[in-house]
Amino acid sequence: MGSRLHVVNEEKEFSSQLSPQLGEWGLSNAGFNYNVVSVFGSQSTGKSTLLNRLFGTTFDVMNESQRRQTTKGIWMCKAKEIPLLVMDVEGTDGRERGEDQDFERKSALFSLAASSVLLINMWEHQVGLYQGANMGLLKTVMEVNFSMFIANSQASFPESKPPKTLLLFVIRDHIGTTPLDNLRSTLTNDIENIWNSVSKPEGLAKADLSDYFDLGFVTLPHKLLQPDEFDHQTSTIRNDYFTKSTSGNYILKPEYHRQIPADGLSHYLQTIWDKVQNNKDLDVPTQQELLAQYRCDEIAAEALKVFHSRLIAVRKPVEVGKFVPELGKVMRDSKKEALDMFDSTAFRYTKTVYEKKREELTETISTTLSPLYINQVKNLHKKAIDSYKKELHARLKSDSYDFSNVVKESSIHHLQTFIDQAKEITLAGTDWSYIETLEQLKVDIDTVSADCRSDELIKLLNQLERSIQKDAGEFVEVSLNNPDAEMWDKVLDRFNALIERSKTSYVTKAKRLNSTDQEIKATTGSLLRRAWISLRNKIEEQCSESILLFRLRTIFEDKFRYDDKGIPRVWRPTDDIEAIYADAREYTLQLLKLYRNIKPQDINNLFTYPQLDDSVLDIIKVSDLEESYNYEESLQVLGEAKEAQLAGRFKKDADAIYVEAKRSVVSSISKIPLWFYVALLILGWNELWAVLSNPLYLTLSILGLVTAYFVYTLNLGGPISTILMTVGKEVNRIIVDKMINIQNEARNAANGAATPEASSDVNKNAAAS
Ligand SMILES: Nc1nc2c(ncn2[C@@H]2O[C@H](COP(=O)(O)OP(=O)(O)OP(=O)(O)O)[C@@H](O)[C@H]2O)c(=O)[nH]1
Repeated sequence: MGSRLHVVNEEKEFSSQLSPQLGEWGLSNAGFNYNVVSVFGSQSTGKSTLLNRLFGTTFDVMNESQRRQTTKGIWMCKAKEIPLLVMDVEGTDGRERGEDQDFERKSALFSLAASSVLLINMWEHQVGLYQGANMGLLKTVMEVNFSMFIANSQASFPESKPPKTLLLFVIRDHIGTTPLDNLRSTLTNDIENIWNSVSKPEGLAKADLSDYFDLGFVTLPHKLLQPDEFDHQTSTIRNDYFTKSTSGNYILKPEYHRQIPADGLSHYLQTIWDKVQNNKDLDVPTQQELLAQYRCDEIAAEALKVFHSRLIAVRKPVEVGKFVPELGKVMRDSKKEALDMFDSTAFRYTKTVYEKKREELTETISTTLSPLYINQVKNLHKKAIDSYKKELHARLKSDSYDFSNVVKESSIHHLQTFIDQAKEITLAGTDWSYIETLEQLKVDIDTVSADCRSDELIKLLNQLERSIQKDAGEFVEVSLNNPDAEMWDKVLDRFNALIERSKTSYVTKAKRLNSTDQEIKATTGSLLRRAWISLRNKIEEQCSESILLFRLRTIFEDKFRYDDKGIPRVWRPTDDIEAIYADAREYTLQLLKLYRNIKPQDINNLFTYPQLDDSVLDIIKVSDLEESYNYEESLQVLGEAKEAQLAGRFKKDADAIYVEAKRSVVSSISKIPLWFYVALLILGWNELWAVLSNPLYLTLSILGLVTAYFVYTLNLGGPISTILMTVGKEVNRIIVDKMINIQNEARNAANGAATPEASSDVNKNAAAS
C-alpha cells in the first residue's frame, strides 16, 4: 500500500502504469467506491508532510537542510485503509519551473477533473494575500470548472446537476491568535470576490459559488513547535473528514464524486491529461461519454471473448450437421453470462452509452448465435425426417396396419417434436423463426409418406408378380407338356383365375395403403401387364428349341412305340412299320402347330390388359420392357422359320427311331432256324449221349456251361478276352526269347573256337534280329 506512482512526470508525460498500479492497490473493481483528493499550495508549504500524516502516504518530504523543491509533476498514492487516491501536485509558483506557469494551470485542470476534494494548503500568514493564498490558482479553477463541467452539461447530464467540488482550506501554523472563524470569513470574502470576477458563461451570470463549490476550513498547529497538537489535529481531521462517514464533518460525499468507475479511471485520466497537455477544450461530460464508450466497448469485448469460448464445444458439431441437444441451454447460458459480465461493470458508465452498448452487445450475441440456430433448425429438420422414415418403415413391417393412421400419428408426433425442440432453441428477444423450416418439414413428411406408399405398392406388386411367376410356371409346364387342342384354354383359364385372385388381394392391400382409385387403377394395370409378361416368359422358356424337340420326340415315341392300349410294341416282320411311323409323325407334326400361337378355343379365355397411357405414367414408374411391350406380338410363340427348323430336326429324330425299329425286325429275321437245331440233335445224338453218360464229361460240361452263363450274364466277355490276349502275347514273347537263346547256343557250339568279340557280335546281332 505504501507504493506511489509518478502519474505525470517532470517531462509532463502520463504514466502507463496507472492501470496496473490501481490493480495493485486493490481498486480496479471498486466501481464508484473510491475518491480522489488533490492538494494545491505553494511550494514547500508542507503539502507532502500533510498528506503523509493525514493518509499514511509515502510522498517525498523536503530535506530541511536543502530547502529544494521535492514534488515535481504529479504523484499519486493510495491512502492507508481508506479507498482514497491522493494526488500530490507540484507546488504553485514552483521556482524550478521559473516562468512555466502553464503547468500550474494544467495540473489544476487535471486535478479538478478527477478530484472530489481539493485541499488548498496555506500558511496562516498567507491568508488575505492574493498570491500567497493561491487566489490566482483558485480563479483558474473556477473558470475551468465552467468549461469542464457546465458548458455541455445540458447535453451530457440532462437530468443530473454538474458535480460540485469541495475546496478544503488547510491553514498551517495556526497560532490561534486569529480564530478560525475570522480566517474563514476573510478567506470566504476573498473567494467570493474571485467568484464575482470570474467571467461566467451565458445564462449563468448570476450563478452562486455555492452551486459549484463548497468551502471547508481547517487549521493545523505548527508542526515543529507544537508537534503533539499537530499530530492530534491531523488525526482528528483524518477520522472526521475522511474516515467516519457518519461524522458531521465527513467530506467524501457522493455529490462530489466525479462518477468515473475505478476500472475506467486510468483511461479517463490519460485522456484528460492528453487534452490538457495539448491545450484542447476539456469537456469532462464529453470525456465521460467517450470514456463510457471506450470502456463499454472494452468490457463488451471481454464478455464476448468468454462468450465465444463457451460456444467452442457446440459450434463444430452443429455446423457439420449433428443435432446437439444441449445447444439451447448453452446459448441461453452463454448469452446471460456475457450480458451479466457486461452489466456488472458497464452499468456505472453514462447510462445512455451503457444502454446503447448493451443493445449492441445483445445484437452481436444474437448475430453470433443466429447461424448456430439456423444450422440446428436444419439439423432438427433432418433428424425429424430420418426418424419419420425409420418409424414409418418399422410400423409398416407389422402384419396389420392402417397406413393413413400410421402416417397421421407419426407425422403429428414428429412435427410436434420439431416444434418443441425448435422453440427450445429460439432465444427470447430475437426475431428468429423456424416457421419456414416447419412448413418445409410438412412438405417433406408428405413426400416421404408418398414415397413410402409408392415403395409399399411396388413391393406388393413385386411380391404378387413373383407369386404369379411361380404358380404360372407350374401349370404352363404341365399344359404344354400335354398338348392338345385345348392346351391354350387350359393355360389361360388357370392364368385368368390366378390373376383374378391376385388382383383382389392387391386391391385390398392397396386400399389399406391409402391409395386413391386412380393409383389403384394404374398400378393394377401394371400388375396385369407384368403378370402377362411373366406368363409369356414362362411359355417362351417351355417352347425353347431343346425342350420342344424333346417333347415332340417323346410324343412321337409314345405314339410309335406303344400301341393304342399303351403296351410297348415288339416289332414283327408282319407289322406295317411304315404306316405306323407315318401316322405317328403326322400326329406329332400336327401337335407342333399348336405351339405357333397362343390361341384358345374359347375366345373368352383370351387374356387382355389395359394399355399404358400418360395418365398412368404420371402415377407410376414402369420398366422399359413393360412400356414397350407389344401384346399382339406376344401372342405368337413360334415363328415360321423356327417351326420349320423344329419340324426338320424332329423328322430326323423320328427317322432314326424308325430305322432302329426296322433293324430290330431284320435281326430277328436273321436268327438260326429251328429245324437246324433238330438236325443237330439227331446227328450228334451219340456224342451227346457219350457226354451225358460219362460223369467226368458231364461234370466238365456243366462247369463249362455255368462258366459261360456267368461270363455272359456279367458281361465279362470283353475283360476275359483282353486278359487272354495279353497272356497270349506274353507267352509268345517268352517262346521267341527261348528260341533265340537255343539258336545262339547251337551256333556257338558249331563254331567252336570263336573269339569273345566275335561271339559278342554274334550275340548282339542275334539280339538285334
Ligand atoms: N513551519 C512548518 N514547517 C513544516 C510543516 N510541515 C512541514 N514543514 C516543513 O516544510 C518543509 C517542506 O515540506 P514538504 O512537505 O516537503 O513541503 P511541500 O509543500 O510538499 O514541498 P514541495 O513538494 O517541494 O512543494 C519541510 O522541511 C518540512 O519539515 C509545518 O506544519 N510548519
